[in-house]
Amino acid sequence: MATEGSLQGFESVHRLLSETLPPQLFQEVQRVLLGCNGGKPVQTLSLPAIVTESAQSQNFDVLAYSFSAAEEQLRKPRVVRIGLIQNATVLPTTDPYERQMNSIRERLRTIIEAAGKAGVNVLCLQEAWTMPFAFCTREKSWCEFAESAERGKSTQFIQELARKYNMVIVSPILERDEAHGDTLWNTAVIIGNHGNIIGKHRKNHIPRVGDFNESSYYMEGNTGHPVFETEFGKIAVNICYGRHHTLNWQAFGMNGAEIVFNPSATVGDLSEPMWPIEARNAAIANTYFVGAINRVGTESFPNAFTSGDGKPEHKDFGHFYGSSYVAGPDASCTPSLSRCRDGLMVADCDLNLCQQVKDKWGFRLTARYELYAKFFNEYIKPDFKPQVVRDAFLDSPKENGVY
Ligand SMILES: NC(=O)NCCC(=O)O
Repeated sequence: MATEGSLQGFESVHRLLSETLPPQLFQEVQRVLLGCNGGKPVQTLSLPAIVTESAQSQNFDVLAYSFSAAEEQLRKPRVVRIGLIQNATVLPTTDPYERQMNSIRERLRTIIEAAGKAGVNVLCLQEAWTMPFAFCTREKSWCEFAESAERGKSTQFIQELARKYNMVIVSPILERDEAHGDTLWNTAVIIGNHGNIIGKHRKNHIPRVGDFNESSYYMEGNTGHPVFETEFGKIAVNICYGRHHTLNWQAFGMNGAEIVFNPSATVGDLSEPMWPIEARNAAIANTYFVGAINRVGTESFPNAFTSGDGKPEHKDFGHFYGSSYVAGPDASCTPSLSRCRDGLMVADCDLNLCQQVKDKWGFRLTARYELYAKFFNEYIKPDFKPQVVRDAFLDSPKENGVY
């Protein structure tokens, strides 16, 4: 029997292939699909039994991998253990809001505790983890889920766990900005490993596609492309739809990010073919690690809605397909978490790999920033003319000797 969101009973494409292909063929397919790190597939990592037992008894998927780098003479390895959590909401969207929020927090406590026990140094949760992704509805009652980034209950909850496990935690929430007239933002709060707030980043690109009616709630962020320097490395957050914008990824890299998280909420019909490519390509193009996280499950809302696309009214977005993964700067990649269950991905990333790949491929060296700076400067002018060289044959084929 297929569980909702599974591929006829398989939790991911990788698991489908590994369980159905002959082992040797699977090795070849894996090499082509997921690349190599130091000449081998990204290696699996063993986790303490307490973590795997918790995953089993609490029904969440857990995967763990290790990205290595070549040994260097002048620098020690700089291994950071990162974690990604994907999860479904717990209660129906018709339940009282406080109960919904508390139930999500309690579910997250279990998985965050597992990440802590797995020794994760930097953990990222999914986009708007505190609530159902109600932005399809355009109804304003869901704004009640918004909280202060600095003082909200969700921030306090995460601060306690960050302190307990000496873990930096990226907490993406719906923010209510009390200092600016109670406006809303889609914000990632960066909680330091001492429970302190290091800073926050607001989503730069807001979707206006399909049922993603988020622009009814908040506007494009005003925090630029901050990189947060933590005890465990320089991290940044590219929130969901920002992953379609290559310059957004690039700016985080130019500010020095070594790991960029991409907390997301996206559905199969819309984006699944893009999912395994975009974050992975960003890791390659910008020579950093990327952790891509997507929520799981189908969330149904009390009132039907439409999105001006001619589709009949409906009550849900469709299936959020999970499939969170980590991609390395050397084009290697982990298999993804389940399409249908909550999950924790753990990955050891030797940050020395970033500089090694920069030295090898020279993407920064060859980037020609001045060429593009000039081009963009022209492009934004109202009288910009696209640089198109038209084949003269198209206008006067006879004159040019062709009939
Ligand atoms: N949350 C969000 O920005 N989703 C947009 C859909 C997508 O980018 O796949």
